[in-house]
Amino acid sequence: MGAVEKQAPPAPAVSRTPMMALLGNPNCGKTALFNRLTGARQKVANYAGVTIERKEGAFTTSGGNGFRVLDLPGAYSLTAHTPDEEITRDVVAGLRKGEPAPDVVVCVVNATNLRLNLRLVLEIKRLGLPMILALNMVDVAKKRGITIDADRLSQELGMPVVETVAVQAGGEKSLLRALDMMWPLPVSQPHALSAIDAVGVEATQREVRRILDLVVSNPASGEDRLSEKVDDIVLHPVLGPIILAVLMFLVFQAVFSWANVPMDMIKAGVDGVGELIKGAMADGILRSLLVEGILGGAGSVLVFLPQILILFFFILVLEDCGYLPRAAFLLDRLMGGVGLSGRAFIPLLSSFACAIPGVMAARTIQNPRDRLVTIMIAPLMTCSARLPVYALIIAAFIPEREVYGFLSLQGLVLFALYFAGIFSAMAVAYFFKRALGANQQQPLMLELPAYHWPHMQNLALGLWERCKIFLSRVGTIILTLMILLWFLSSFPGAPEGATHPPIYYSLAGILGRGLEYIFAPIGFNWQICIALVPGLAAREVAVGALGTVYALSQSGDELAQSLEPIIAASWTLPTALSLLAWYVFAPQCMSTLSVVRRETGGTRYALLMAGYMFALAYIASFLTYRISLALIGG
Ligand SMILES: Nc1nc2c(ncn2[C@@H]2O[C@H](COP(=O)(O)OP(=O)(O)OP(=O)(O)O)[C@@H](O)[C@H]2O)c(=O)[nH]1
Ligand SMILES: [Mg+2]
Repeated sequence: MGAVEKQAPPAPAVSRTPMMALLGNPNCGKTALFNRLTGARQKVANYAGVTIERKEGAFTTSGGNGFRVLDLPGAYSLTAHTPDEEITRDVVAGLRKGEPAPDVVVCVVNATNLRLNLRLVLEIKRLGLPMILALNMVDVAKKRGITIDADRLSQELGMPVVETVAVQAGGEKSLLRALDMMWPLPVSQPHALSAIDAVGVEATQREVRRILDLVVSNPASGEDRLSEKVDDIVLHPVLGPIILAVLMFLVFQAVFSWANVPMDMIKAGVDGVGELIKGAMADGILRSLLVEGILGGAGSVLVFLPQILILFFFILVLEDCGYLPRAAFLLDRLMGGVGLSGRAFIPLLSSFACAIPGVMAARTIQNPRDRLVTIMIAPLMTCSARLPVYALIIAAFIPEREVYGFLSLQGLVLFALYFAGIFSAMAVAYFFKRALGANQQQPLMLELPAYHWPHMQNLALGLWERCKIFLSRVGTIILTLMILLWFLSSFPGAPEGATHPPIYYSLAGILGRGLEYIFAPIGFNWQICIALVPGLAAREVAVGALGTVYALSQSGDELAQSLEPIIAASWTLPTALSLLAWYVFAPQCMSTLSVVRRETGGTRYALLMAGYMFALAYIASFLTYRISLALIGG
């Protein structure tokens, strides 16, 4: 036969750019490390379950070796319980179609809580992939006097162990060096997942304890003492809810009282540009497009940037310091009462920014029914796109008065609107749980992270992100729709001997007057009806649309006025209240509905959502309009 004996060649090295996966328990700093390595700006926050999808980036080590890197959702174990944990498990085990397993796994652990974190490390190790342990948050550990013998840990685990501080410049250096030492990475395949289950939980725990005894020395019970002291007050059954309520109050007060100066500046800027254009151009179509269409539309939305930033400043501070999971803890009773799991808190909280990340964050919920109900009510949480609508109407109709000498009435009304959203979400959840059949309430298994001071850099980046999102909406979708609306509102022109402003006879005017038949019973005039239609694409577009519609309805000198005094003069209070009620409930956002469709795997629930929200909106507006009409007159 002449078979030739060949020597086994050395394990071949990975030839393409190797993939490194960041893995670890929730809230241990994977995303912070990912951002530090790649310069990306993924969302980082001090609670578990922030990352819900895989995110890819790339970086080069100091030794010049290129890596691709994956940020993954946090997991407590590789036996996945929730859709986001499944993503993590499938990625590391190489079970995702078209995606090979990572070439190296960096397991990130919270150095102040090795006891909880090591179990996952041991599980991942059984996959047999090249692995590095990143002891993250060593800065906090050192402050608390916890010492970890990294060399010994490395010996015990049989893998390189590096210390990292993901929130400090240079805090990733040791990891980069360790990656260079591993170069070139050998080609490797993960063992089957069954290798993990083969070892019992008991045995793993015993191993964790053994290693901990060898490498960690804790100061005598000094663990988390400050956090515990703060929690004694913040989680106190009586004081806790009071503190939460006071905090929320202050936030909404600030949204109105701090924003005046910057809002006036933006308003003055927009008006100034308008005057400039009017001075420089003769009256005509182009001037109308620029002044009434673009400035009147997009400019009237831009004014609300300061209020959005103030709101997010508070949310980001509370998020980064670790207060938010405490709020979840305090609200758990309330949520449990309507049959929601405590896990629903974070998706619902995200929905205050925008329902889309909220709906996606529902992936962290284990029970499919709970998840569905959480998705269904997420859009009832007041998203930031509603803020311009609320703020406009409040500023126009609610007097700038103090209640009890220190609370602004406008802030109180805004608080009430947010509360109305939360309250109705709870009511709808209760209803859905009944309809779907109740299941056992699951206790809230929420890890309370240690408090820390907000990182200024995190805060600044977070605000910058919000600013960019808002400005790009104004510059893209809002601007486009405003131009389109201006066309529809300007053509065809007014007929001979017209008694109304030309917009009344335009295409948009005809549409608005048609819709008025449906909306007159809830107090909307045809101008509002016009604004509702483009407002379906994104809520704050309605404000811009009102800006354009009213700019085109005015004549001569009135044109220079901003939207707020115009609507104050032309709407009745019942109409204003009715529109506020409409915006609490109406599903005025196509993108949310399409994400719901994607996340629930079909149009059914998206349609159900649109249906129930429109119905609620109409009923709420009808009642608001009729009752306030009866009480205060038109
Ligand atoms: N002091 C300190 N804080 C850190 C460090 N790494 C992360 N943090 C903070 O820890 C919190 C959690 O960080 P993330 O990066 O969001 O954690 P994650 O592991 O991605 O969390 P999930 O996506 O929820 O699984 C944030 O508030 C970070 O600012 C560190 O090394 N030192
Ligand atoms: Mg993350």
